[in-house]
Amino acid sequence: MEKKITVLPGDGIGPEVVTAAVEVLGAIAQKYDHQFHFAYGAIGGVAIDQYQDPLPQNTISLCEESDAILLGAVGGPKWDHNPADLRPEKGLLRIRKHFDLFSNLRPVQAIPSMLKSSPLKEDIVKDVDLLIVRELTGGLYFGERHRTENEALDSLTYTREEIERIVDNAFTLARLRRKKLTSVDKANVLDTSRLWRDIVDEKKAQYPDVEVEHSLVDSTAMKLITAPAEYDVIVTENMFGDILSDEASVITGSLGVLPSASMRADNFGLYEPVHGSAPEIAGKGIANPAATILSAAMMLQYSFGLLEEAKAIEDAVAAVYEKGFFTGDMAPKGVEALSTNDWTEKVLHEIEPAYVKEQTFI
Ligand SMILES: NC(=O)C1=CN([C@@H]2O[C@H](COP(=O)(O)OP(=O)(O)OC[C@H]3O[C@@H](n4cnc5c(N)ncnc54)[C@H](O)[C@@H]3O)[C@@H](O)[C@H]2O)C=CC1
Ligand SMILES: CC(C)CC(=O)C(=O)O
Ligand SMILES: [Mg+2]
Repeated sequence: MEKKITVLPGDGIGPEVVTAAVEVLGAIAQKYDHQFHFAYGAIGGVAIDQYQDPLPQNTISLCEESDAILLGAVGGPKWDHNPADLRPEKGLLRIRKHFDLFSNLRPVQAIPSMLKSSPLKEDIVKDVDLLIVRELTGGLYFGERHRTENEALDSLTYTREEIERIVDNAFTLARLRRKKLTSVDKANVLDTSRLWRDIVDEKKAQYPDVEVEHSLVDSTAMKLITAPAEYDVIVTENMFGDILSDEASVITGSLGVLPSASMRADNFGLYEPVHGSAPEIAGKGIANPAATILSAAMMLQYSFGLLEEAKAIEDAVAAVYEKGFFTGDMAPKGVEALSTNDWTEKVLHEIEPAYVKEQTFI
């Protein structure tokens, strides 16, 4: 198979973790005889510095010509006081909107060898296998805004169409899994949530084989930590999904292992870790690349239909953890932490021992 992948490393640890994921895709290409062509573009803070725009037109054009996008992360203190439209995060929001990437899939699985990295008790996390389906192009992050010296407004709007398509998507995914859907909202307060809840109830009849429950976001935040194994698919709006998915990283022990896929209806997708640019560890070579490597596996699965290859990456990551190799964010007490580079080498070796690296690690 021949595919074009646009790579947007971004800021902070973005370039470090993306380099690792590109190497892993290189190893997969070699092992399974595929051709992946990588084109690099600027987004976020680096794009502001170079083009005075967090999402320049040449980056959009590159992405439009490609089959999928791999992204690191954006943001950092250097740009924190920029005006709203010149903030790195604006580039990320704009690319999601431009490509209509309305469905953000964030799986959370407890790999047995990771259990000791979780601060939660082993019997709470051991059977966790859940999928957060987060609406990604509506809600608060895209609402009308306004700011003066003494007043600020962020508005939360959802249309029926926006809710229907993400709810349909979540029901369909639940059908392919354990057939349980938890719709998370704040319907005791918000009208957008009441509309959301009504639409989930209307849709139920089309998916009679799926068990549905409604859950308020505040108590869901608690249950996600006390009983995470009870969840299968969680569907929720943009900001609630953003917050709950970072919270879910406590289950696996680090944000550094949670991948995500941001999908359009035709399976074009942008693949990125759940985490941000972690500026305090950037440039030290210690970031955990697992989340971005597993996001690349999601790319193979969801955009290219390469299921065996995706599984080869997931198995390699699990095997490296099983053998007791960890980066600093995950290493149990007394276990020496590996660098980003050395940990990635272990994954490459699991996939294809004969693979010769193409890139110089950053
Ligand atoms: N998708 C994106 O590009 C996102 C960007 N951001 C931006 O990132 C910057 C930092 O935000 P934070 O709130 O600190 O969130 P963050 O996700 O960057 O970091 C949170 C914590 O997790 C650790 N961490 C994250 N990824 C890691 C990895 N791969 N390996 C080891 N440790 C890791 C960090 O060191 C930090 O302690 C901000 O500018 C923020 O706007 C935040 C979230 C998402
Ligand atoms: C720009 C933010 C919404 C990024 C973020 O935190 C996320 O998508 O998880
Ligand atoms: Mg987030």
